[in-house]
Amino acid sequence: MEADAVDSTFDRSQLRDPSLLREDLFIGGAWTPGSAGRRTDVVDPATGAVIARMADATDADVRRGIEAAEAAAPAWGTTTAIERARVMRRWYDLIVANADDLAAILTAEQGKPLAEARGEILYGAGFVEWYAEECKRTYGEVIPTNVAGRRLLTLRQPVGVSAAITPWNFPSAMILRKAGPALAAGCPMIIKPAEETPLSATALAELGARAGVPDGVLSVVAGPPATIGEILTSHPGVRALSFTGSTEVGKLLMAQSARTVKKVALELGGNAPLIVFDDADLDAAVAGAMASKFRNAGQTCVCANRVIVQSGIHDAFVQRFRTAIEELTVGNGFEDGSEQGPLISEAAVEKVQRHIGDAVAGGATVVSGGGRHPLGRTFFEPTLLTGVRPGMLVAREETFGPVAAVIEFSTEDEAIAMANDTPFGLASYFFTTDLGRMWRVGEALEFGVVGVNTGLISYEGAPFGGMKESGVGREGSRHGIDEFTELKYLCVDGLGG
Ligand SMILES: NC(=O)C1=CN([C@@H]2O[C@H](COP(=O)(O)OP(=O)(O)OC[C@H]3O[C@@H](n4cnc5c(N)ncnc54)[C@H](OP(=O)(O)O)[C@@H]3O)[C@@H](O)[C@H]2O)C=CC1
Ligand SMILES: O=C(O)CCCC(=O)O
Repeated sequence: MEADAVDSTFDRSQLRDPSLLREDLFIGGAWTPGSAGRRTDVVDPATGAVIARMADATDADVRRGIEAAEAAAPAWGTTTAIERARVMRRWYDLIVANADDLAAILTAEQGKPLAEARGEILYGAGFVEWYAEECKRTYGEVIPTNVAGRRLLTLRQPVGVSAAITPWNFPSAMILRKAGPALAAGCPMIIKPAEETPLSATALAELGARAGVPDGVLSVVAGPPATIGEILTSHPGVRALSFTGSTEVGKLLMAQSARTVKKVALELGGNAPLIVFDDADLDAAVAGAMASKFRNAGQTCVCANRVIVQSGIHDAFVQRFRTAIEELTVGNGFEDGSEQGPLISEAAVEKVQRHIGDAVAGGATVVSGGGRHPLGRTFFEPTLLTGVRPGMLVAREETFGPVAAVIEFSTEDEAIAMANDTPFGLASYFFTTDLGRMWRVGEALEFGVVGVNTGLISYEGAPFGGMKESGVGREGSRHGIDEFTELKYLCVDGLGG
């Protein structure tokens, strides 16, 4: 099905508060065009229209951001948790109050349907709310002593200045998932958003300032990624780096951060298996596969990349999955009823085409879709492939697009081996109604996140992160704040007794 048109353009005057759309850098609490005056176009991927011209940071601008953060760190790190929680709560309230505008900005620069964008805003805001509460609970401990007259204590203190480098696929939530725990822990943060989607970042910074986040505690520097990454990773004043993006860039940043031994948290690529066993509830399996695979047009690191289906249920599952896929409405994210927007770029479309081409050359069948959508540009048809085999590109690499690749299997052991046969280990899913199988498979999967009978696993109160080459560290939950705290041991002697 098709939504009406691709030409419904974004117009900033439609925003209830147009002053949320900021095209400058935010450094040390001030908006600045950047010291070289250079700008990069921000383009609506649905129409190709230039919606803003974002300032580019120079080396000097990035260094100023770090210096402002260093200056702000002592005061922010020693405010009481209650004071930080109040500021964060105000930020959360402002994000929620402005959710419609933030969603419109997000759809304009990223393409996802407006309802999905609004969902992302609220999901991201959840991290701010959750960590506003959690900062009151960053407890230390008293350890039973080993020596009379000595007491052993631990404190959890802010790690210091932190940096975030974030991707275009969740331009708002990936920032808030990092800034929430960082600010809660007492750490200033310098954010480098993706080139395609800087406007969500600056809108959030504007709301942070209105909420009373002190100058220098939250800065946004957009611009040349390698240069900014090099400064953020080499500067000794930056003590923690949190990155979400490709495994390739994550490895580079990890190596660069080794020079100053920073704390690093990396959320990298995935190659999620979604296993449907013969005993699965078919409705739940199809709904879960749809939700996991086609969220954000397949452009998430937790999207099912391999749909691994047992022989006994294979044909029934494929038939129902196909029907659901063919009912998806592709269209401009601003059109009512649009369920799948454009892909982020021409390069993304080419990668999807390469994966489909390789699968078909190897014997896979295109059951549905398979090509560019009649809407043109970077719109792509929701696609279903069957007869996929594990060696094919579509099963080995993250496709990051709306392509469901179905692989058939026979036994539970075979499914587990197939699922784990990847250097990645972020999200995985399986569908079964057998309780014993739920435990066996849940424990055997080498993935940081396992969804059982569901395709949607994200929640700010749960730990999100990967094993193997999918990353290090966890975001969300009480564990997420550990990436921004140091555990200090105090050994106090001479107490007598
Ligand atoms: N885990 C996840 O959520 C994501 C995974 N991916 C995977 O990665 C593939 C490529 O996507 P892509 O957007 O290119 O991902 P990247 O890893 O290139 O981009 C993520 C972020 O890293 C920045 N970056 C790029 N190069 C450097 C560098 N040398 N030093 C510091 N920062 C850098 C980008 O900046 P800039 O935008 O300015 O280039 C962006 O802010 C996707 O197809 C997908 O498979 C992509 C996005 C998210
Ligand atoms: O693709 C990502 O990196 C983020 C996944 C979104 C989520 O948190 O569910």
